[in-house]
Amino acid sequence: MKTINVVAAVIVHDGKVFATQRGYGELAGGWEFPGGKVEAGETSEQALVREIREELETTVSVDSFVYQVEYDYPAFHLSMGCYMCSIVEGHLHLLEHSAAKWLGAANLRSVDWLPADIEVVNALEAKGVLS
Ligand SMILES: Nc1nc2c([nH]c(=O)n2[C@H]2C[C@H](O)[C@@H](COP(=O)(O)OP(=O)(O)OP(=O)(O)O)O2)c(=O)[nH]1
Repeated sequence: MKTINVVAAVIVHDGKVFATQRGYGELAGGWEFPGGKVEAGETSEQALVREIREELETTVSVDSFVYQVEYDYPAFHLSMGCYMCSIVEGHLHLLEHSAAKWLGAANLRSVDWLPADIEVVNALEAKGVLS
């Protein structure tokens, strides 16, 4: 099966994490952590900074690794590195997503997360980074 390498940003502010809803494609409507595919020659960090600029017109710093997802979708294997990120500049302007929410511990599971993201949500809960 084909593997796609993706990076995703876990942006936490005041105990809440920034979640976005996919606006296009096969998984449209599902909620995710913003990010995208790593391109040839890029490090994970470079890919993440580029993707967040492209999707949200915002510059982030990549602070630490949180979780590695290995998930089999019917058509491909997803290998997704998730990193804690902080906003350096910008206002998370939605250029590609259809909606966004800041989710805390109480409503973390109130959105329809993409199937691969459930384990990231579990890891965030276990780490106790949300309030
Ligand atoms: N960004 C992101 N993608 C995720 C998450 N969970 C998950 O299953 N995915 C899947 C959806 C897509 O199949 C893939 C990400 O690819 P993408 O389409 O966003 O990548 P890209 O921005 O480079 O897009 P494109 O140019 O190929 O359209 O990973 C997540 O939390 N964040």
